[in-house]
Amino acid sequence: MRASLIQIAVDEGESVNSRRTRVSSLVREVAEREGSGLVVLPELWTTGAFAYEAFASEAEPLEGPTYEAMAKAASDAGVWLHAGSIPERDPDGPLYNTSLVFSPDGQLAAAYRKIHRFGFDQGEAVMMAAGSELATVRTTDTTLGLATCYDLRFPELFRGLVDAGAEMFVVPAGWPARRREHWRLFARARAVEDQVYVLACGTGGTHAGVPQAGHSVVVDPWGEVLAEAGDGEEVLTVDLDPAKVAETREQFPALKDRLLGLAAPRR
Ligand SMILES: NC(=O)CCC(=O)C(=O)O
Repeated sequence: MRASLIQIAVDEGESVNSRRTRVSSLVREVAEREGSGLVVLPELWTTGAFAYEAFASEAEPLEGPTYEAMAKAASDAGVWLHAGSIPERDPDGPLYNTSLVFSPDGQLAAAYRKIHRFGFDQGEAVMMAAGSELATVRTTDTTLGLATCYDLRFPELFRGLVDAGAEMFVVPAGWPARRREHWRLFARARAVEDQVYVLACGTGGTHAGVPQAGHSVVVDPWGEVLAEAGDGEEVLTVDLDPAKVAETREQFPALKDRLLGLAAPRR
């Protein structure tokens, strides 16, 4: 199974429309050139994850222009496409940070509304509503577990995805450069503790004055980094062996030693 992560540079000066057109072509080009079956894009690549004012002004209904463009790119290229996330405006009003996954025939396979919102008392945390449902996608080769950026800090979400059958976590992100080491650490930690592949696709460049971490990374179920990007726009292509998940779990069966239902501490 071959996967390509497209680390998009979200620099100022490029409009949402032109970036959408550029990225649609890029998905087709990369899929064809690299021969990938799965292509992954980052979080909020239309606006940038820190351009807070653009969340409302560029919000789209689920089946809006980005959905249309990405469904078409997936079917033109004949690939599974994790199209990163969009600022979604629900018909009832709230905004969500919603990831979209399309099958090779351009059908929506999953829409995942980010559960943990970043920003504490500002930005996404106050402007967007929280999702409440885990999402997995059964592809031709494996089961993807979906999470978005700040979710990486919450291991219980990923355990939930493992319990739902995930063998490969796909994590689109817009992570800032100043916490790059956290990003690299969490990507490896989630792979090691859950014995899965992690495909973490971030943004490059600078937007809203925030230099992006870049460093998209692919980690195998033993915690080895298979590929890691630099700071700018870049494509990472890796060959993955989904059977390695079961092999790793058999050789080192730590997940079987989980102690569920631990008693509450005595008071
Ligand atoms: N877009 C995000 O979720 C940013 C997360 C982040 O900066 C962090 O966890 O640190």
